[in-house]
Amino acid sequence: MIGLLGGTFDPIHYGHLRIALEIREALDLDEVRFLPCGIPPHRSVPGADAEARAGLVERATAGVPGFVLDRRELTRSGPSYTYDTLRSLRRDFGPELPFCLILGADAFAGLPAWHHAADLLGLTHIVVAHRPGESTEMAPPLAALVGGRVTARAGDLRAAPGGCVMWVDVTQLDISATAVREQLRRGRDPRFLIPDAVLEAIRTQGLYGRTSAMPPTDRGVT
Ligand SMILES: Nc1ncnc2c1ncn2[C@@H]1O[C@H](COP(=O)(O)OP(=O)(O)OP(=O)(O)O)[C@@H](O)[C@H]1O
Ligand SMILES: O=C(O)c1ccc[n+]([C@@H]2O[C@H](COP(=O)([O-])O)[C@@H](O)[C@H]2O)c1
Repeated sequence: MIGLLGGTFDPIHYGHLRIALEIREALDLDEVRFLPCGIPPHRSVPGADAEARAGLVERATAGVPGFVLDRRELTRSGPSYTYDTLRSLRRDFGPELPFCLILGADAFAGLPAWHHAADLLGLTHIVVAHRPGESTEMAPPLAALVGGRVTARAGDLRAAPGGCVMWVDVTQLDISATAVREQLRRGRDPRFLIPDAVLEAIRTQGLYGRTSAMPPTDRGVT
């Protein structure tokens, strides 16, 4: 069983990495594939180009057991619809392997507006990263889309290639790529929100604005 974490990753941060790790452990996933999107379907143009964002994901995931960078959305033309990605993954992995599409609560809430939304559960399970104690109540369009598919048993995910929705409790770090970009733009130091290797690459490539004004990451105590 494999996990799929798509995102704009503009840039990737510890919020993404933490949910990937915790869901991998909770569901005993063989791997989590990180899928940076080429052209995000439902949002404005990212601050960094697709290759640069994928390069940051590569640095963040390097050497982490079970974390895999999957570049298939980068080379496709048009918006990076998840439906197309799932069909492409099915061609590579076959019809039987259970897929777990990992979504944050905000992405899950927007699911009814996705391309071919009604067909997604025919290709994958959906695992929602859930902040313990937070409501799992769904707005009517979302409930209509996934109602009756919700399970609390990981065994149900293993038993079929797709079709279930499961909430998994994770440590949700209050980090967003927007906030990281804003810190960089203002010349602030976003260390401890993103891996050092990612920050280093951002600085080297001059991504996201005033990065040259930032202190070096290896600055010692003075
Ligand atoms: N801190 C976080 N904790 C849990 N899930 C997250 C967190 N940040 C993002 N996600 C989830 O990771 C996936 C990819 O998110 P995305 O690349 O858009 O990052 P983001 O931080 O939300 O970006 P932005 O601030 O630019 O909107 C989405 O499913 C999103 O819900
Ligand atoms: O397929 C769609 O219509 C669709 C609409 C919105 C978002 N997505 C996917 O959801 C993931 C998270 O999106 P985002 O905008 O939060 O980075 C990313 O992989 C997107 O490609 C997909």
